[in-house]
Amino acid sequence: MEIKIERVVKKYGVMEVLNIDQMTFESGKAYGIIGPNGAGKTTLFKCMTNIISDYEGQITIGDIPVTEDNSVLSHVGIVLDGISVYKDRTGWFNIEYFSGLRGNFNPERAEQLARELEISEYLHGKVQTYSYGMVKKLILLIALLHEPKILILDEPFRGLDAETVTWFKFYLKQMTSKGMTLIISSHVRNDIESLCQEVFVIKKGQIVKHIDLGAVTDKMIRDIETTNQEALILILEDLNYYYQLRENGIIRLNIKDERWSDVKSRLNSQEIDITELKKVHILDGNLN
Ligand SMILES: Nc1ncnc2c1ncn2[C@@H]1O[C@H](COP(=O)(O)OP(=O)(O)OP(=O)(O)O)[C@@H](O)[C@H]1O
Repeated sequence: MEIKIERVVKKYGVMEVLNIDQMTFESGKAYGIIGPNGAGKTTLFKCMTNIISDYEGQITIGDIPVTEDNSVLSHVGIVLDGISVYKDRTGWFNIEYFSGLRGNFNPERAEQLARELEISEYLHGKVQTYSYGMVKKLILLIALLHEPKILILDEPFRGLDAETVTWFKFYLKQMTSKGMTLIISSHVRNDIESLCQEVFVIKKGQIVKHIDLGAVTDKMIRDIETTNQEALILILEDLNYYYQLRENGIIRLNIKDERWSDVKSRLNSQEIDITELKKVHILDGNLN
């Protein structure tokens, strides 16, 4: 299912916190939303799910404007930090209550997810006795229960233990391969790189960059300074490696560790000195 955002502007009083001209999220793809604190990521997610509806412009899910017919939201799962559950009730109460609101409670699937998330034994206890991670797992379970066609996750891995993160990433990859649309925000670049094909960078409520990670094969970028730039370029062209000439004679390379060793040994044999100034993840490299 596709989500489209068109000329959406959200203000708090006179302060404009979101101004997005155009954004499309297609079925079966995973999208990362990154940006500094206060950039507008959570506000965007709240607009997409009608938690916020007083904005200009239009957001459609499967061609239906969410503000006009919010029944389309039955296809959407969302995990937001601020989303609350009933803390003086049990985990099971919350699962039954929230899935009852959607009218499709499947107890077998709830039990299976609880086992996978390793929270089965806690679900009969009141939520107020849960740790932060356990509450997060409960919210996740509720979001995943109805097998949403679109899943929106705001910082989903924060507070989860390493095993749950591994299980969850595997689960998300499986679901997107079956056609689910995934939209995820995270301050951990590696999480975004390992899951998403496309990334939107948001600053002060606006998209400042749209990166197609699928178009990039290697995950690391290196900035290199050399005593003999001409010779290095000849080697890179000979080996067919993509490079960029940056300011001050720096060469930016997009190359895997093992290939980089090949290049270095050729440089050594020609007695060309190089200094590796910076080695960064693709996303960091693209944000400069
Ligand atoms: N209820 C509100 N009233 C007034 N301003 C708000 C409200 N909620 C959010 N804002 C403002 O909107 C802007 C965007 O906030 P938002 O929570 O969407 O950012 P974010 O990108 O999710 O940040 P973070 O990475 O810290 O979670 C911020 O300037 C914030 O102060």
